[in-house]
Amino acid sequence: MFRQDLLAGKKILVTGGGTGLGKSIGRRYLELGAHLVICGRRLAVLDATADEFRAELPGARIDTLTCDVRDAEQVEAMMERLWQTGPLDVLVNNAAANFIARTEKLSARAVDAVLNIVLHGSFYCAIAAGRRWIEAGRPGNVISTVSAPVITGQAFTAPSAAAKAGVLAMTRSLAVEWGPKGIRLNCVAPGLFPTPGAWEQLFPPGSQVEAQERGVPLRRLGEHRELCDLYAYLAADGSGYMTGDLIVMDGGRWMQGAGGPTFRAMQDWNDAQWDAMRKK
Ligand SMILES: CCCCCCCCC/C=C/C(=O)SCCNC(=O)CCNC(=O)[C@H](O)C(C)(C)COP(=O)(O)OP(=O)(O)OC[C@H]1O[C@@H](n2cnc3c(N)ncnc32)[C@H](O)[C@@H]1OP(=O)(O)O
Ligand SMILES: NC(=O)C1=CN([C@@H]2O[C@H](COP(=O)(O)OP(=O)(O)OC[C@H]3O[C@@H](n4cnc5c(N)ncnc54)[C@H](OP(=O)(O)O)[C@@H]3O)[C@@H](O)[C@H]2O)C=CC1
Repeated sequence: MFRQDLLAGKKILVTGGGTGLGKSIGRRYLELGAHLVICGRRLAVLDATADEFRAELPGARIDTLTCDVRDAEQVEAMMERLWQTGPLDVLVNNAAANFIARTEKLSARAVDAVLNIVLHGSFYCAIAAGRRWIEAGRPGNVISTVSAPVITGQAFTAPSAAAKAGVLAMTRSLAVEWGPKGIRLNCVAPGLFPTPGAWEQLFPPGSQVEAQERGVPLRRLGEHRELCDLYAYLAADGSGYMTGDLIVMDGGRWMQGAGGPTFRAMQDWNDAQWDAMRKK
């Protein structure tokens, strides 16, 4: 889909890049020639991912840094170390946490666990990178992973929905504030892209009323490579006029509720059912 050197010369940090979608995105960035930096709380996970990438892609340039994004001092220290080997070009705010629970049962610590990682962590990373870009007079690019509940809200995952909505508001605020300085920011809302992390946290046995594909108008789950190419486009200079946007890639899932259950059943009607309806 892209030239093999699309991201050559770009240094890109993917937070939470040791697992799941962050890992897939990082691999795509390496394939396209980027210098990749991944961070997370578990060094062993990061190093195992880096070793896997080096074996798959000889010559790949990848660094690992431990950082708990909830801690602004750790974020500062990470950015300082990262900048020592050259400035960052793209920040991907991908690290997140989520679990399903009845909201009235949540403790304050449970609310904070999600808000601190998703909202505060994304803020700390954006500010630490943005300040350095502004001081150096360099352009910058922030891509933040949110989710469709930023539009709709989502029952039983209220802290995640609220935190991601906050990340979208941060993105749009800073797109205006930092636009004149050449810094752009966008959000991506993926739909159902299976990862062990998300599926363990969100879809325990017995939680689904139907096959997950049936809730998606395109009738299938997303493939990581489809999402990764969107992140490649957003990281590339060719998307340089895009800022403050929210791009949903979910096979139409978030709009499924429109029209309610009646219209939803009609998606699977055959000709005979449509004909019978006209004859009534
Ligand atoms: C797919 C897309 C479709 C599309 C639409 C769906 C959109 C989904 C979008 C988002 C998807 C994702 O983010 S998927 C990413 C999933 N990956 C992750 O979550 C990985 C990171 N997660 C974690 O590290 C942990 O799960 C998490 C608990 C959040 C943080 O760990 P910590 O060690 O910091 O915290 P702990 O000390 O264990 O717990 C902190 C408090 O939270 C409480 N707590 C922990 N789990 C709890 C639970 N299940 N129910 C209630 N409360 C809970 C504890 O009891 C503590 O409160 P006290 O008892 O009071 O002390
Ligand atoms: N999979 C899907 O279908 C969807 C995913 N998303 C979003 O995609 C992103 C990736 O999710 P996914 O890959 O599925 O799940 P994962 O659980 O695999 O990814 C979460 C990553 O975040 C890291 N992380 C968590 N807390 C912290 C922290 N405090 N500091 C630094 N890193 C942290 C984890 O590493 P470690 O534990 O080592 O710190 C892990 O690598 C998230 O933003 C999620 O909300 C959105 C919609 C759908």
